[in-house]
Amino acid sequence: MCRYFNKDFFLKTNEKVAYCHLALPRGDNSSHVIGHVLLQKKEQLSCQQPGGSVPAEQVGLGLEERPLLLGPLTHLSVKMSARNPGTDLDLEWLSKVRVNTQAVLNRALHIQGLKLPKKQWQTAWLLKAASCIDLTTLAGDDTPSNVHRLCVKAIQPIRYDLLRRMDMHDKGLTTAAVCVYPSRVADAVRSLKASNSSLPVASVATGFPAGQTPLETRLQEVRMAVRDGATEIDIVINRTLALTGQWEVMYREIVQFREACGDAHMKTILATGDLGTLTNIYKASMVAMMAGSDFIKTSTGKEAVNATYPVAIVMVRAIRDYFLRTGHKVGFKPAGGIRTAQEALVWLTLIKEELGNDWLRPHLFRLGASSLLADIERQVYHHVTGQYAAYHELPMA
Ligand SMILES: O=C[C@H](O)COP(=O)(O)O
Repeated sequence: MCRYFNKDFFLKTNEKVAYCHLALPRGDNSSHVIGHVLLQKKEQLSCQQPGGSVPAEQVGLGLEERPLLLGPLTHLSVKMSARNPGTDLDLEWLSKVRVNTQAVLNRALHIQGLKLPKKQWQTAWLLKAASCIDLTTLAGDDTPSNVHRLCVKAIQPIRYDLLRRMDMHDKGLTTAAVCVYPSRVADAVRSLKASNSSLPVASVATGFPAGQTPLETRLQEVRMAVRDGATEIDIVINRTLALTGQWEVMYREIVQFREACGDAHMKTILATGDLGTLTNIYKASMVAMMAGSDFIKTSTGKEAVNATYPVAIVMVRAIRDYFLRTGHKVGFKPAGGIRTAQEALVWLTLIKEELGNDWLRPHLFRLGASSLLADIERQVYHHVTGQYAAYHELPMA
């Protein structure tokens, strides 16, 4: 019957119930919802399906007091959504864009003020956040050995014994990808292969972080990263073009990057901290999607201002508008300066509120972060043991 149990613990938060989907996988990475399970207490487990009820055990749901921590978190984690084919550049659409700054700021404040899940519900959300992380190292002193350490951590993001105490040890929890500089792609691919892991390797490219190298050099960088085994490419836009309103040139560059990516998925970094206005951010988001980006990403982590909630509101509204107009779902990746578990919860809330549960999957949502996982693991440790971990108790990436 059910090939897997696709648990959705986002539908009801802060309530002592969890509402889950029973889903059958389709060939194209999506799933077909065939019924729902409402989890309350173990005595009250019930399952409604079109055509009748079945005992919860038959759908692989154990009678377990911690229902929120059940279910594979990562069946989708190493898959990407269908590619965004892009569209022609619609300059008329761009010319009409006006962003109401005050409304965006109000919305961002509202989202930040929403109640966040507590206790085991919070832990479930944090495991979800971990499964959406592009675990990143982008430092001048990166070496094969620290990239190897990053890969090991990405494969086992939370200590095994902690997962075991939540019955999550056999659910295949990993981060969504590792993210490195182009020169380190081969190291990451080698490390993951040695561990028999199919975790994707993402590479930044196109003159990261400034994007100020000649176009041919930037294209060559993409091709080399793909050749070395990167299956996701995080390109940076040429901010000069955005700041001077050269949207057509920017569109053409991104189209070329997309071609150079081949089968690799392309995430486009807007470096929003450099773009000056929210209107520019909306326009750059739209041009990037029209040019065929599979994700749009806020920042490189190297700008003075990186991922912020108001910027995210503008970008996810552009994603929503693009989806309504074209039917293509583009992913969103906030990145840069995201360090705490609390922030991760706010990011998940923002996505849930603005784009809905469909986007709360690694194939449409990533958190680009180098140190966030450490805090998430620390909070999980606290949930499981009641104590805070000393530094040496949690292996770092
Ligand atoms: O793409 C990811 C970012 O560069 C990571 O930034 P971070 O080191 O501030 O977490």
